[in-house]
This record gives sequence, structure tokens and C-alpha cells, in this order.
Amino acid sequence: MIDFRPFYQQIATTNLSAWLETLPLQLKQWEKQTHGDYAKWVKIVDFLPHLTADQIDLKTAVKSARDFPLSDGEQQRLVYHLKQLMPWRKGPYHLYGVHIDCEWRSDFKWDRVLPHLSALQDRTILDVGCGSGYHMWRMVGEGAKMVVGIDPTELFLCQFEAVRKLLNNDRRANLIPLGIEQMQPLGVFDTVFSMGVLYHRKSPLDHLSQLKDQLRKGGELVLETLVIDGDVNTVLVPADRYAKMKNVYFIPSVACLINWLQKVGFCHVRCVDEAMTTLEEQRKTDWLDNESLIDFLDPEDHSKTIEGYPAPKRAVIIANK
Ligand SMILES: Nc1ncnc2c1ncn2[C@@H]1O[C@H](C[S@+](CC[C@H]([NH3+])C(=O)[O-])CC(=O)[O-])[C@@H](O)[C@H]1O
Repeated sequence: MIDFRPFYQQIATTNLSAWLETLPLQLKQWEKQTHGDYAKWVKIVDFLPHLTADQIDLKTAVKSARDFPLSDGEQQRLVYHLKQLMPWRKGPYHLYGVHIDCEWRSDFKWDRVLPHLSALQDRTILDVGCGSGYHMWRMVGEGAKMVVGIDPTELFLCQFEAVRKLLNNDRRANLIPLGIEQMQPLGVFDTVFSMGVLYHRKSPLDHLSQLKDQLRKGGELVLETLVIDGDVNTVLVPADRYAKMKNVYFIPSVACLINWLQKVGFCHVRCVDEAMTTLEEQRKTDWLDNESLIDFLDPEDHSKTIEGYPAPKRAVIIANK
């Protein structure tokens, strides 16, 4: 099983120590209700070789390398284990010459977000819905003091731990398998990211309040989500699926989102980027068996989803507590 005790030790003497009142018990309960695949995935992480990287780059990529390359056999073994953790959705990772070419080019999103952030150097950061943790490593690459990601999906925890093992077991980032709604309000993080999560939440204003509860006063929220064109009163609530996803609830316009953020008490709210999702950013690769964006769009008209809604467009909003 994945051992969270090093994380408890790490936070015991920091401003996250209040979390120790609830977290160990929550994670014990979480572990009890994990399913069979979790134990299998943890074993795969255990089977990964212990390699020591001479070079690690988290600033321009997520990459580890040795001064001398792996043998063909060693590399095949690494690919074999890592492929058992498919589907790999968010990346890419370059680990000892193995290129995990994930469905999403998460580096594209990072490039859209990073120029607008307050410097991450020495910050304590929460990444809500962190997936396999790609952006967490890039935050570490920007000099963050500590990055905590939360994501309830068991596979993503195991992918994160696999990558961590191949990054010299770096402990500056940690993934905690909880949903944001399960977190006690800590009010200590300097920056809170919520990227790609808001539209999955049934109650978007509650989500925004929960994000605010995790920030220190003056701290920065980075919110990235699907948006549609329209005015302050425009919000799409898909009847059934949106781009084949059944768990999409609210897709507001930028003006509507800014209004929501101001209503829950954020200040200095500004939209810093809007971009259509391209077929270069989300596409099928050898690291997933599932469908991808091309299958979610109207084959005759890529400006629409297969259900006839506007095709995915995403905005980045920054705000302060
Ligand atoms: N209640 C919840 N609390 C926390 N996480 C959740 C919750 N519900 C779902 N998630 C997690 O939020 C992530 C959303 S993906 C964005 C990944 C990354 N941030 C990215 O910007 O590329 C976007 C997408 O796949 O649509 C998934 O990893 C879920 O498990």
C-alpha cells in the first residue's frame, strides 16, 4: 500500500499541521474502500526498478535521465510496467528515455497559465484535481516549497507514485486521494489551482467557496475550466452528455464565472486566457485505449461537439482571497 507517513512527518512542523487532526483517519477509511485494481497498481509501482537519475528537469518538462542510457531490455521492462497503469491521460513524461505520450499535452495548458501567475518560488500550493500530477511537478520546477495535490481517482495516485519513484523519489510533491469537499478548511495555501474540475462539480458556487477556504488571506486562485461564449447570464447545463462526458454540469461564460467568483468573495478577478482545445492538445496515443477529442466532435463540423454543443473552449481566471 502507499505509505502516507512520510507526508505526515513532512507537514507536522509546517502550517499544514492542523490537517493531521483529520487526514490520517480519512486515509485509513479511504484505503478500506479501495478496489482490487488498486492493490494491483500499487504492486506495479513496487516492481518499477530503483534508478537514480543524474539529471532531472522539471522546469521545461518532466524528465529524468542517467548519464548513460538504459539497455534495451531495461527500457522494455520500464515500458511494460508503465503501460500496465494505462490510460495515461495527462503528461507528457520523459523518464529514462521512455516517452509517456499521454492523451493530453498538459504542457500546453501550463504554458498558457504560467506567465500570469505570481512567482511560485517558496510557495505552498494546493492543486485540486491534479490527475497524475503533471502540473505539480512543473510547480516544483518553478521553485515551490511544497505542492499538495488532491484527486480521488486511485489510478492517478498510482501513476503519480510511479513517476515520483522515477524522479529520485522527490517528496516536494505529494498526492492525497481525497475530493476537495472532504478537506477540512485549512486557510493556509499561498496558491490554489483548480484546473479542469469546476464543470465536474454539481454545485459550482460551493466548489469556489471550498477553494477559497483553502487559501490564506491574499492568496491566489488559479481557476481553469470550460467556458462558452455569452454574457453574465449565460451558462450551459448539458441535457445529457457533453463531448461524451456524462459528468459535466455547468459551463458558464467568462462574464458569468467572474460574477460567481465575486459573489463568493474573491477580489481582483481577471480572465487571463481563453483557448479552444485543439486536436494537437488532446489526442489518441499508444498510452491509452480509449477515444479522444476527435471522437467527441461532430465529424462534419469541429466547432461543435458530437451532441451539437459548442466545442470545448477553456478559460484561465486568476483571483485573490
Ligand atoms: N471532487 C473532486 N475533488 C478533487 N478532484 C476531483 C474531484 N472530482 C474529480 N476530480 C478530479 O479532477 C480531475 C479532472 S481532469 C483535470 C486534470 C488536471 N488538473 C488538468 O488540468 O489537466 C479534467 C478532465 O479529465 O475532464 C480528474 O483527475 C478527477 O479525478
